[in-house]
Amino acid sequence: MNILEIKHLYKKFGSNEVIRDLSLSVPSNTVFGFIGKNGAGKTTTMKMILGLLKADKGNITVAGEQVAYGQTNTNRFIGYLPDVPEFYNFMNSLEYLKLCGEITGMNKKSIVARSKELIQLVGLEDAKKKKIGGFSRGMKQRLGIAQALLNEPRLLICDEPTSALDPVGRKEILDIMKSVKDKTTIVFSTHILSDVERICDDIAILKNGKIALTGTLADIKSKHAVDSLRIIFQDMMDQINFQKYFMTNDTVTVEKVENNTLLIHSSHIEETQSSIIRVLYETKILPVSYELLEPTLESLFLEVVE
Ligand SMILES: Nc1ncnc2c1ncn2[C@@H]1O[C@H](COP(=O)(O)OP(=O)(O)OP(=O)(O)O)[C@@H](O)[C@H]1O
Repeated sequence: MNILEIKHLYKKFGSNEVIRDLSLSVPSNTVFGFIGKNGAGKTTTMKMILGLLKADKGNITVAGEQVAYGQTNTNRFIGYLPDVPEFYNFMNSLEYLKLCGEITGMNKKSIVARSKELIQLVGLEDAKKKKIGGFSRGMKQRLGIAQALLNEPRLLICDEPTSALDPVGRKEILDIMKSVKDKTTIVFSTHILSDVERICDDIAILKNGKIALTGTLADIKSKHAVDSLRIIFQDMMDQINFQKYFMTNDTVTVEKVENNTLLIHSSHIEETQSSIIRVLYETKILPVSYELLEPTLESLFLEVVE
């Protein structure tokens, strides 16, 4: 079953058509990467899923129930971590979680039990009595996730949870997301593609207000990503000679990345390797190194959005 379904969604601000016929399905129990450049409309879409922003047209369902603007019914299924979470700096994390639990109508006993569990899960055990005002960005983001998970949501929506963090902070957040994926579906928006590659099962790439590409990460990479080869030559003469004899076509491009180094991109890598080896043999050029590079999501993303 799909925990989230979006059909033919539209939203404009004045004359700025941000979302234009966006359709999207998020299968249950996945980590779903919602990818797009800055300003692509990720936050706008998330706010419509939460019923915080009115769509001009289209339909959104969460756990099979229709989302209505201004109503919070479907939000009982959702935990939300905004891009810049706001806290009361004078509180400590336990006081903050207690307040959030009370607002959402949880009973006292569950608030205490759940807060304790979550503080441990997000690694704030040692800082649970410390005032939030003294927290680092990473600690605040971890507390934000704890708050979003408080009422055991079926869908956890995180808006750019790792964007402002250093590599250690990012890893901590990704590890937390990975550890809860059996219990909740996670949709997280980002433009950091290495994060997506680390934890996502499924992805959707947002471009020009609609989904340009969606599916499982593995499928997309195997079907769309272009393989690359890096050849480092002994000197510039070898590199120039190689380029003189090596024929490019629609499926093969050559990029000079630095002195004596070429990147060759190809959608038919085996054929291309044969031609490279033939040219190297015929020209008697012996490269310093010859390396097949794994297709990355980054190269695919650039191809889709550029
Ligand atoms: N309330 C608003 N009024 C007018 N324009 C808005 C409003 N909210 C968003 N926009 C515009 O909509 C576009 C998409 O913004 P949005 O914040 O959804 O993008 P995003 O993909 O989340 O970007 P980022 O990665 O920078 O957060 C931007 O051009 C933004 O300026």
